[in-house]
Amino acid sequence: MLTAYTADQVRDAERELMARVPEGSLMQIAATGLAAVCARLLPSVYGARVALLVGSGDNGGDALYAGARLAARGARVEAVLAGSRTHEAGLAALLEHGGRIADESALDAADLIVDGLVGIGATGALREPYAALARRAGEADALVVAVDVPSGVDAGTGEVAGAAVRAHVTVTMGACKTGLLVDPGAGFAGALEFVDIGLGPHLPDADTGALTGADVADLLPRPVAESDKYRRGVVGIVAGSESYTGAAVLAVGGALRAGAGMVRYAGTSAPVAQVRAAWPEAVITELDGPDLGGVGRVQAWVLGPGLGTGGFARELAAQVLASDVPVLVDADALTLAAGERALLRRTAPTLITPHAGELSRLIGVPGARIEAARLEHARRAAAELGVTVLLKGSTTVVAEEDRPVRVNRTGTPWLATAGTGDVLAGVAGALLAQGLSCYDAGSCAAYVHGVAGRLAADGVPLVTTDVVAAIPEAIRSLG
Ligand SMILES: NC(=O)C1=CN([C@@H]2O[C@H](COP(=O)(O)OP(=O)(O)OC[C@H]3O[C@@H](n4cnc5c(N)ncnc54)[C@H](OP(=O)(O)O)[C@@H]3O)[C@@H](O)[C@H]2O)[C@@H](O)CC1
Ligand SMILES: Nc1ncnc2c1ncn2[C@@H]1O[C@H](COP(=O)(O)OP(=O)(O)O)[C@@H](O)[C@H]1O
Ligand SMILES: [K+]
Repeated sequence: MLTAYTADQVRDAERELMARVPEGSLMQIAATGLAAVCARLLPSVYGARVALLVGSGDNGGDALYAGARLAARGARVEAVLAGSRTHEAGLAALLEHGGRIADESALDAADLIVDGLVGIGATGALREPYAALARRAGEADALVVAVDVPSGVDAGTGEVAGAAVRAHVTVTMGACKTGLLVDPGAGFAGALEFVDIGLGPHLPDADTGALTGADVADLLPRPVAESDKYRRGVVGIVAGSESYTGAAVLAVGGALRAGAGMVRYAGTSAPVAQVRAAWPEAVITELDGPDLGGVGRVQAWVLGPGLGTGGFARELAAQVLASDVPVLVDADALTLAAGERALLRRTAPTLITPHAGELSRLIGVPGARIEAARLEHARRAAAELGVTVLLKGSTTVVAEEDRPVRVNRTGTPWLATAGTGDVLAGVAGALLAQGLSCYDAGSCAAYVHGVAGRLAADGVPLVTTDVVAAIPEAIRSLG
């Protein structure tokens, strides 16, 4: 599990640690690690042109000391001093090893730019001249390495309020920051490198976490000798309609591929015909009216993809949500719930899987604001609605009250195509039926779905059925 922390959490931990170690030693460890990453990225340190963007705080100090180390190895290091003050000892070290102070044109000729404008001490959008320097760094041909966080990205949330440095690599000190994992910030961070400064014992419970492949492999249920199809988990799927048949096929496919012992599908004649043709494994109930009485027992439900929002759909939704088993609520069922919040008031666990537009209707916040501050709104929805929230999009996050938000690090923008959410719903529903909690089912499903998306796309456009087909390989790849 990768864990991440807010700026305040890291600052408090640093304060505790600093009280026990010689002054300045943490910065030396940080700068040594930073210089080592920079050296690895350069074909040759000797003769390389390195430009340092230096702000007024300790983030700039890290950059200056790292620059001094690179200068000592023969790099031509130039520092662009952006702040009203500069870390004096760091600057002295740089000058002593042959570095020099330069103006911003140093960025244009650099092989490597080190962004030490601001780190966890930043507040609000970057001010001038920092913002202009961040933009200029983005226009340069150089590799860009951010110190601790890309300047302009909020370390605690990933929000980007104005200009920000777009880094190829971010070298983060002491602990990963939440803002490096969540878009839009994650998109500015590039590859993450971690420098251990001994903060571990001083850190509180994590703010956010990201599952690794090994974590998901441990959490995914595997059949044992005594397993039978019922004990492996039966998932009921109420999805699709006369107008939207594909959603049913995709959700059933996701659930079957994610290892449900049995998938029971209930729908009207058109989606039933499609599901029957695509998935002979599915156990099907064709509905004449809005009554799920004949479907049989299930351990979890998936409700909503392509279901429609009329009276028939509302009746089915009410029956599913009145059940005493976990329910995954997606798509049209979320629209129904937005108009009738009481539908979500249940005693059994509920996992909702909105994209920003659907969450917007549920909590009355514009979609663009949700996209800009995904963590805040996923947390808020979980608290307000008393459910587990899987917020889809560029960074999928899973929020549940009193638990660190799980941030998904797999996936690809190629997944932004119709129907992929239906597959995700099927996968997560199958995991719920197999006994995983909403929190684990949601985060494992997002992980596997993201890997399947990457395998299916592999640099070219995918179609949603490719994602379903790639699920077995995605699960195999977990190790
Ligand atoms: N503590 C430790 O042991 C270790 C710390 N480490 C390192 O220190 C970093 C934290 O250093 P920090 O606390 O000095 O803050 P930092 O991020 O450099 O910037 C703060 C200054 O920036 C300015 N400023 C703020 N907002 C701004 C804005 N929007 N736009 C423009 N300017 C803005 C403001 O300056 P002012 O405006 O007052 O001139 C403020 O004073 C941390 O990220 C890590 O890299 C590592 O070495 C490990 C050991
Ligand atoms: N920019 C993006 N980057 C990565 N994944 C994305 C992006 N946009 C959408 N996705 C993923 O694609 C899927 C789309 O689901 P959804 O919005 O429900 O679409 P649909 O209703 O057509 O199935 C989700 O898993 C979502 O996380
Ligand atoms: K920085």
